Amino acid sequence: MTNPTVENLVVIGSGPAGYTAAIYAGRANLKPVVFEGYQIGGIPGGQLMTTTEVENFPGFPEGITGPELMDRIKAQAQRWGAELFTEDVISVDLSQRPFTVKSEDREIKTHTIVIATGATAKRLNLPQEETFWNAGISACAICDGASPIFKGVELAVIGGGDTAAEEAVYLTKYATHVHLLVRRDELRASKTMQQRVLTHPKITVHWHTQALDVYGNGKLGGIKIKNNQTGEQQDLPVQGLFYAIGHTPNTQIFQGQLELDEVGYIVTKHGTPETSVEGVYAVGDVQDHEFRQAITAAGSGCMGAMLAERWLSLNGLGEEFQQTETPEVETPKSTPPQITTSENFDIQNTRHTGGYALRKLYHDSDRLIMVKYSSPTCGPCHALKPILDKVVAEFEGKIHYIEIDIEEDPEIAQNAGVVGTPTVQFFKNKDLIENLKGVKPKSLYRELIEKNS
Ligand SMILES: Cc1cc2nc3c(=O)[nH]c(=O)nc-3n(C[C@H](O)[C@H](O)[C@H](O)COP(=O)(O)OP(=O)(O)OC[C@H]3O[C@@H](n4cnc5c(N)ncnc54)[C@H](O)[C@@H]3O)c2cc1C
Repeated sequence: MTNPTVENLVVIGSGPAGYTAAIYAGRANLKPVVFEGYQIGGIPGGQLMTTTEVENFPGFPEGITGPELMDRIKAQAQRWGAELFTEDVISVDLSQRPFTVKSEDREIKTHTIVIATGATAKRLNLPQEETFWNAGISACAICDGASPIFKGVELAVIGGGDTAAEEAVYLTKYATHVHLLVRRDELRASKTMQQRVLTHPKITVHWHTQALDVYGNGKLGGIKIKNNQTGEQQDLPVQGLFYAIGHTPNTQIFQGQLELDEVGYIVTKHGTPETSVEGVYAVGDVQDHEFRQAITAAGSGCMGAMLAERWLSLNGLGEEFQQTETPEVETPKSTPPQITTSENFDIQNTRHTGGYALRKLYHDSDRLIMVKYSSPTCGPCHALKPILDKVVAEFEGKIHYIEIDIEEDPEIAQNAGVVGTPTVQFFKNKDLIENLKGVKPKSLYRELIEKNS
């Protein structure tokens, strides 16, 4: 689809930086278009969707969960008229004005761009890593830690920074013991986090240690580790491994178009979000390898939007959109869904919640059954929910859709072989026909339903 009009501002990314840029541009009547991202550079809402408590974002003295904070910032951007597309940008052309921004579904011309594509968790690429990826190895303890396969067993975390320390402590809720593998002889985590790790009775820190490979038979059985100083190698038997080894900036689509540093971060003029191309601003973690915080990302998002507004005005290009009324926004809800029981079960309903419905429908349904397994602290599950809600609405009365909280129904998750959240399974006539781990493109869920219902 090609839109012939030229937008004032396109924001790429929906972490604290992107949504804040959208709030400021919206309040300046610029009606920004936001590509929230979907999969290639992280999920809508960004990195904070993979954490539990955020305790240092100003304005929340009791703390707030990452997903709830992002819901609120997003709602504020929508309130000021930002137009959101839950799509990945697949290419940009910054060589000609107006600039071109493309996703799989649309192509947009724009006078200015704020890039807020953040950063993605790194992987080690161990020889057997792919075999156990999402089946014993994960890059997000907060998302997957509650899965049955990680409960009551020994786990390992690799990394030495705040994320590694936070994840190691978090996993002690589920594991019998957590091993933290650190390459050096010190942690880079904050002093408070170091203290919590080093004094925790359920955490052992292995200094000077690196992973060589993973092994197992069907499921993860352990890690081959090596002491960097002595060269000694040994097997560390663990049933789960979590990577917390840093991030790579999401700048692949800007290569050759903007100045990047040797690691791939966008180079900005000192103290400002200005990039090597006038009218293009980089904000948040995509240009910041030093502070990398939600508040600094939000702060630079604000700067990016203000500079874009100034540039439009200096060049006589900005078109103002007066907002006549405040649009309706989805206010963040935290009410738990109603569990389907024998009293309220109705086979005609499309949507159901909990193990009772799954057992019943598995035997009695003649429709395609779609089951979403999630856990309360899993940000990607939170990001997937509105997307699946929309898809399910398109097939009302044609499928059965069941939401399972794996903390509420651990047995169901275990029997279904769920090893991480979110997982979406499709059943037809009691046969499992598809098992999708993580957040997939909307079109894939649609196609699977159309093909099988
Ligand atoms: C586990 C964890 C815990 C943390 N806890 C805290 C904390 O307590 N306090 C704190 O201040 N900070 C915390 N941080 C750091 C904080 O999350 C980041 O600094 C912040 O999210 C950076 O925001 P951002 O907007 O720059 O990018 P991100 O949050 O990384 O968001 C990037 C966005 O860009 C989108 N995107 C990427 N590529 C594309 C594309 N091609 N097209 C469209 N969209 C794209 C992604 O989908 C995503 O929405 C934590 C980070 C982690 C990983």
